[in-house]
Amino acid sequence: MSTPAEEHTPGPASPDGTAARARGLTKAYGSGETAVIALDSVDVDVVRGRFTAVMGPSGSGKSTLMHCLAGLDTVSAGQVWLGDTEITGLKDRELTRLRRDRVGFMFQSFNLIPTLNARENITLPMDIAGRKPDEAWLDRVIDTLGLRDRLKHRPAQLSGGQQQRVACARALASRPELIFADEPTGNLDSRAGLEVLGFLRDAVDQLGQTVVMVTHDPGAAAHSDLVLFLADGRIVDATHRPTAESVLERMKRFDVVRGATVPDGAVPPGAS
Ligand SMILES: Nc1ncnc2c1ncn2[C@@H]1O[C@H](COP(=O)(O)OP(=O)(O)OP(=O)(O)O)[C@@H](O)[C@H]1O
Repeated sequence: MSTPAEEHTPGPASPDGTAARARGLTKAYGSGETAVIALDSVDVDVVRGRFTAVMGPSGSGKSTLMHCLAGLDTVSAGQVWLGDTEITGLKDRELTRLRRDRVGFMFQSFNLIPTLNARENITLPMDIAGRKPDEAWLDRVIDTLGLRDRLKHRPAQLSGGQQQRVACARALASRPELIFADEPTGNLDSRAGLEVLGFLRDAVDQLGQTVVMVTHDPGAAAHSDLVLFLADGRIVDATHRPTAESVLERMKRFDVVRGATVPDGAVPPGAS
């Protein structure tokens, strides 16, 4: 399971099975009196082959954490590794190549190209990189996602859920070490959302992928193996094998902790 790191242990090597890790990850926007500390010395391990959800109130730093772990944003302090590669300090070109080769992304807006059909959209990142898809892997992804009979369709000829499945297949196509999904069900009705969550789950269980998903939805988080809770730029708690009820319960307790009145004993275990 992925867990918030037990203690701050700066240093290079990532332990086996860690798809991404951060130590002392700090991100500040702006400077001086107007500075916003979006991430405040976060330690986190994302273990391979697991589905991790990141939750927390609006502005708690979820997207910033994802962007910093994915090398989409620079950090103010601390270190981030993707696998064994420390990405903090990499030059832009190296970072772009590493992202392209080792990370898959799914966003709320599917970002599909309207003039390309489903298959062309799925292989586009590899086409741009001049890489040939592994056809056996691609077949597995397409079948797992149930897209076989939709490959010739353009995005406008697909439902929202099908479009998100194409976006999911695109993220999986190059067999990345890590997939980041930012509110992947945000624009979908509940049935299509459930479908996409099921496919992300299958990607982990059947294809051995690693997924990190940012979500506001306890029902979506319940599909993960582990939920990390962020508040004010810190990881304040984690729930293993979550259910929608346990996540909701945990969120309510944060509201108590964040509110002015904190009853004795109400601080969640592990919260700092
Ligand atoms: N480019 C930016 N410039 C200045 N402040 C920023 C920038 N991006 C994010 N922030 C601030 O950093 C903090 C964390 O933002 P972030 O988007 O990571 O939160 P979030 O938990 O993903 O929020 P939401 O759930 O609303 O998407 C917020 O206070 C936000 O206002």
